[in-house]
Amino acid sequence: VSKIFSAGLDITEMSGKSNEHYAAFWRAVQEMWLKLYGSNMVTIAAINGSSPAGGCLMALCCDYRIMADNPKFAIGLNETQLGIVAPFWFKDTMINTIGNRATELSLQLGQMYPAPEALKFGLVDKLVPEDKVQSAAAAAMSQWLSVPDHARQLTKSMMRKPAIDRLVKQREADINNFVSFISKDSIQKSLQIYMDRLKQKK
Ligand SMILES: CCCCCCC/C=C/C(=O)SCCNC(=O)CCNC(=O)[C@H](O)C(C)(C)COP(=O)(O)OP(=O)(O)OC[C@H]1O[C@@H](n2cnc3c(N)ncnc32)[C@H](O)[C@@H]1OP(=O)(O)O
Repeated sequence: VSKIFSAGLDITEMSGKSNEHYAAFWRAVQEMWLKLYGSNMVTIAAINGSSPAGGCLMALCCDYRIMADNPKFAIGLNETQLGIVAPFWFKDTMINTIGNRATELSLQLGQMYPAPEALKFGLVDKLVPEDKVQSAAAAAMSQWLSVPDHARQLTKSMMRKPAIDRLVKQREADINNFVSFISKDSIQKSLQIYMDRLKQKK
């Protein structure tokens, strides 16, 4: 039985809908990223299964990532495999975690990394046995919370603010870009083929 941390964005929200729907959907995705990546709280991802695309993004928004040590679980920004393109703020989040070259490889190929490889790439910070993910996350949380809060928060903001400001400045343009991209017939076709393939795998 496969285990999933997050299956990413709901593909059905990006297929066969109106442009108004796509715009509202994308605004909500932006909002999620702005809140999570910009949070001044300590955030630890306890990754207990696979985590493609939007799921990987959520994990990358956290301060620290602990993943179950199971090579069947994979994580990555696999958008190109769906025929879609990770937007610049997905890319920035990944660059801030694993660097430019690893991000370029990862994004162009739409790579999903099995847990041991994800650790090697720095996409996750630690692997632990499956039944220890929650307790390891709680231990990491205690360590992070032991740092004086104001100093940790200012440091976090210093590291992340440029990426956040970039999206804030271009929010409407990013929504328009998403709507015009996702509503193209060719992109709708790619998503449909991907969903059909998922169903055939059963
Ligand atoms: C400028 C343009 C910018 C565009 C940017 C867009 C950014 C997009 C980000 C995303 O997150 S796209 C979504 C990426 N997600 C995936 O690729 C995951 C696809 N799913 C899988 O690989 C597998 O389903 C799974 C998550 C590993 C689970 O596998 P399992 O074998 O346990 O279950 P399945 O039988 O495959 O799935 C059950 C059921 O769920 C449906 N489903 C799975 N994932 C999604 C999804 N992301 N959205 C909607 N529906 C999904 C799947 O089709 C099955 O449906 P039914 O057949 O039961 O109806």
